[in-house]
Amino acid sequence: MSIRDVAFSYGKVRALAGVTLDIRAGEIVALLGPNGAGKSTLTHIMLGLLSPQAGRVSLFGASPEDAVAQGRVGVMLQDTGLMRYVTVRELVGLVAAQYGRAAGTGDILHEAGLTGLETRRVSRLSGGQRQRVKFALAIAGDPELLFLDEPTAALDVQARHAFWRDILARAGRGRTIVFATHYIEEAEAYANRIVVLRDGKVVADGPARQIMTRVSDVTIRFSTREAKEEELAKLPGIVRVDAGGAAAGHWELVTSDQDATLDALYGAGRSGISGLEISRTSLEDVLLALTKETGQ
Ligand SMILES: Nc1ncnc2c1ncn2[C@@H]1O[C@H](COP(=O)(O)OP(=O)(O)OP(=O)(O)O)[C@@H](O)[C@H]1O
Repeated sequence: MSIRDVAFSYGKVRALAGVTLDIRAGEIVALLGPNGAGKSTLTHIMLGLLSPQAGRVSLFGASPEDAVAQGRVGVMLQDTGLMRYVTVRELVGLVAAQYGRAAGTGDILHEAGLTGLETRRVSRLSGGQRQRVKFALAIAGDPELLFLDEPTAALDVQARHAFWRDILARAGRGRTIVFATHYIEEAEAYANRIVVLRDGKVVADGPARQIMTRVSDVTIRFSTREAKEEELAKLPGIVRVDAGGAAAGHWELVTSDQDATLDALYGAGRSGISGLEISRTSLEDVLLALTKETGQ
């Protein structure tokens, strides 16, 4: 899949401001970004539901509309409704039949974690069970490219694990998966590539490890009754002082220069520092840093 310089505005609201991405077969790509960053707009463009106002998109060398019409693309969007008065098996079987896979309906139901719910009417399903039906419909044609918007929202822990097992197996068969999510830990654990959008632009693109090395900040936690916030804020390398637990003498410092900060912290002759903990910045912190420099 290739996306070149794609731009899109809703009237005066610029949702995408020149996005370029190449996604290869077998990749699991997580689209991350704050609310309004442009993830849904980009997904809609990749599916041919919106046309880019500038730039080009091609899936399997064709337009998104053609690739979708050829049954090569599966999709699970947040706001799609489902037929309510049919059973789970009838609905999934109907869609599987359109792809010539009616005989595989049982397997599809199994893969989507719907075994035991086959004869239940869709209107009687719980939120998480409906989500699994949407997934079943998305995979009914065993698509080469699968788009998932917040796929695990509403799924319980067990269903999440089963879902990701299925996704990893699919990618292992050369299927491509693109998913938008706000669950950073899922992106980190299962995507082999993370694309971060901010204000309609790609601000990071690569494996989680690579994105994390862009920020070398470290968090230092300790307890002391002798420190003052103004003093700590002046230590070398300090990015942020969190005085959240200061009443109890707990401090959290984020520094870009761990050695200099620790030298100064201890070198000032300060005693009574206890419970020192140093941790690498999490992917969540990195994403916050990457996406915070806007007013949105
Ligand atoms: N139909 C619309 N009309 C006008 N503006 C829109 C429309 N849809 C989206 N926008 C605006 O376009 C921008 C990008 O929205 P988009 O839905 O693509 O973001 P997102 O990253 O998917 O957000 P979220 O995480 O909240 O789902 C936002 O500023 C949004 O308000």
